[in-house]
Amino acid sequence: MEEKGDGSSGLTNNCDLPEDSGSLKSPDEESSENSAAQYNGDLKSVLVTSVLNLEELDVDLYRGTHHWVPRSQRLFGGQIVGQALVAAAKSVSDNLYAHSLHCYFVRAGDPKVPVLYQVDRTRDGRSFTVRSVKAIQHGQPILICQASFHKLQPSPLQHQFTMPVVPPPEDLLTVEELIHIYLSKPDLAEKSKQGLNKLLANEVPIEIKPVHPPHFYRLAAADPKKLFWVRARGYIGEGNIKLHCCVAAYVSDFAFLGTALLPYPNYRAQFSASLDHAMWFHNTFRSDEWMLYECESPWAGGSRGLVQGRLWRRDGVLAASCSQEGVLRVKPVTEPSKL
Ligand SMILES: CC(C)(COP(=O)(O)OP(=O)(O)OC[C@H]1O[C@@H](n2cnc3c(N)ncnc32)[C@H](O)[C@@H]1OP(=O)(O)O)[C@@H](O)C(=O)NCCC(=O)NCCSC(=O)CCCC(=O)O
Repeated sequence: MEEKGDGSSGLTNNCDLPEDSGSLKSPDEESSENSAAQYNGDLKSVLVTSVLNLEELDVDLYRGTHHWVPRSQRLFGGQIVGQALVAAAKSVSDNLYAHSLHCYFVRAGDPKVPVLYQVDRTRDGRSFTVRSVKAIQHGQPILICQASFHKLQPSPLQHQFTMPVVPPPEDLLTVEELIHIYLSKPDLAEKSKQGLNKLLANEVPIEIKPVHPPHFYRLAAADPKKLFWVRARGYIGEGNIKLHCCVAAYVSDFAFLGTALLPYPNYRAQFSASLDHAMWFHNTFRSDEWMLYECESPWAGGSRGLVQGRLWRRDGVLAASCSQEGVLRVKPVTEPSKL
């Protein structure tokens, strides 16, 4: 997401955007969530029913529309990547699964018009199949993406890092719950209140529970690392592995680049936008079930920052890895703390 110096950008650098949650939920209520029974079949994930449900215009040509548009008023990168992967996946056979994608965001997406996705069937090999997708608006590419698909091929070579030990999602608060707590502080400045209420009004189709709750107006420098539980809102269900990869592509860009800003509480992002996004899918997973997103930034410099992430299934299996570089132009914070 692009950040402009509007006085509230600290809200999104360090934490994660919520949608209006209404009332707070108990851990017991939380633990029974995401069962088809609880949703009575009508609370389907809007990510799947709307954002990733592309309209077919012609052979290998699709149109995607938007659900949530960030405050920056440029399209959310995760949406464009997720839709590009949906378009690519439509042209490969059912026994092939996305194992990686590599994208460049070459122009800001315009939220006022839909996006066209043009798929080029670059190669169909015996084991691997490659697709190139161009996302187009106003006749020009906004994203170029290569996605590669692979047949399931078992191997005795198997290893992965170990998932960090963190509290389970049932023991943590959602971003909305945290915002309600901040809003209840009696000495909160009016400007801060407005910023927090704006965040609550967002209709982001994913849910987030930070492991280390963020300071919305942060004061202390922190290591460029963050951990949060994340899942698509609503029910998607088992089955379509390809679809869960597309949802994960959407989710993985969320609050990712902000990791690089954590060591710099005295600077605010004046302009930030992701330049590229890469993903590798390792194992099957359900994107409507809690996954731990472990994000870190090994480097920042020259007005850019690099972030890397791992998406863990809650049973400790590494589901996917992600990588992104973004442009980060900052200015010193001059205002005193609002809390
Ligand atoms: C990255 C750019 C902007 C690069 O294009 P460009 O023509 O080279 O543009 P630019 O020269 O960088 O200008 C952009 C802007 O930066 C300004 N600028 C330029 N140089 C400086 C400087 N030294 N100091 C301060 N400001 C500078 C320019 O004046 C431009 O500002 P402006 O847009 O005119 O207000 C472009 O390719 C682009 O817009 N690509 C698309 C990026 C994108 O939309 N990514 C996906 C959305 S970001 C996202 O979704 C991440 C969400 C993360 C989260 O939620 O945490």
